[in-house]
Amino acid sequence: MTDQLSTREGVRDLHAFIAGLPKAELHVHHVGSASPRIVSTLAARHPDSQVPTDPEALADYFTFTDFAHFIQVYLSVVDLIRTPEDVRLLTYEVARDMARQQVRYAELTITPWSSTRRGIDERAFMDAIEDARKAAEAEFGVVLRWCFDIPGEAGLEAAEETLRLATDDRLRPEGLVSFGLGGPEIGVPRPQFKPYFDQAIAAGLRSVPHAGETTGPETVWDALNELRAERIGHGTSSARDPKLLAHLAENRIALEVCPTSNIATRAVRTLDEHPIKEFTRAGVLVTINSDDPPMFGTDLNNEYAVAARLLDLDELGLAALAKNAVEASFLDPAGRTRLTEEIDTYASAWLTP
Ligand SMILES: Nc1ncnc2c1ncn2[C@@H]1O[C@H](CCC(=O)c2cccc(C(=O)O)c2)[C@@H](O)[C@H]1O
Ligand SMILES: [Zn+2]
Repeated sequence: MTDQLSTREGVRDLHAFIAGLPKAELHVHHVGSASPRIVSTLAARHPDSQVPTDPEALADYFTFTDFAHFIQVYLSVVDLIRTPEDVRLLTYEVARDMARQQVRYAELTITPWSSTRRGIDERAFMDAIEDARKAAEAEFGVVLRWCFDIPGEAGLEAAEETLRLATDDRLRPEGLVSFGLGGPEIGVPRPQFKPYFDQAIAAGLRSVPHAGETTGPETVWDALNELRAERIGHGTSSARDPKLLAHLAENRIALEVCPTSNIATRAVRTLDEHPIKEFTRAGVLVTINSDDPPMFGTDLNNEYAVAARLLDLDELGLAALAKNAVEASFLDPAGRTRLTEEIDTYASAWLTP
């Protein structure tokens, strides 16, 4: 940041710039985006749940001791989604929250297996997300696309089922663009999922597994070599392997960086120790994302503000980050051009006195 921008006024201006900046988000989970407002509505529908409804109690509830604890709490929120109407409400309200932050395009990671195994009819599930997607685009101007992910810890049966839900022509939703892999990495080696990714890719889906969030760079190599990843979810530990950084940079394989998430799940100790600067220094295509924003007490705008501080960015640097997400997205070429131009127009207007 320049001297002027490091003044309090400058920082405030930068926040205002971020708030109005048109953005794309590539790494954000469906259930993990349930705001206190949405959680309260769902909890009121299902009063037997143990999830607190009071916002202050929720903040405590969303304080995690480690990654395993995070997944445990995450699954208690998954348990609040019991009917197709819950699925629709969650999806539609998440889009409303995105629109408030000037998010124009988002690839939302959904774990359909978690819902179908809880008894939600698979056809009704697909209809609910698609109905919400269309309404969100018409009413909020947010274009949503889906990434269906395998919950890794649940094993190959969940992988098989996720693949079926993603590729069966009678079920596959129109908005589906990619296939992912989430959950814990420790004790869940990536190569076992190769056959499922091969089939998903053959069916036209893009490969975007989480890797290197809680384990080392070898997991990122596995995601690239075995799962043919086109982007990496987190990829935090890539910083420990210069050859890997060079490979990511050379092949324009983007990292979906989620700084606050990495602190909340204790994957990284402090924000100042976050390797994002090493990524950009190595020429890696960095995108900024919020992962599970209300659970981590953040939102996409705050993640851009964090990135501005860690990378010492001004308005043009922030606009460049926003354009990285468009470049790494699975938007069609016309949509990509439109959003890139919108970002440029916004930045020029802001910077013109
Ligand atoms: N930062 C994250 N990093 C990784 N993943 C994250 C992150 N945030 C959210 N997730 C989500 O958590 C899910 C994992 C859920 C899971 O493993 C599981 C295991 C056993 C039973 C069930 C069930 O539903 O009964 C689910 C992933 O699929 C992913 O979409
Ligand atoms: Zn994630």
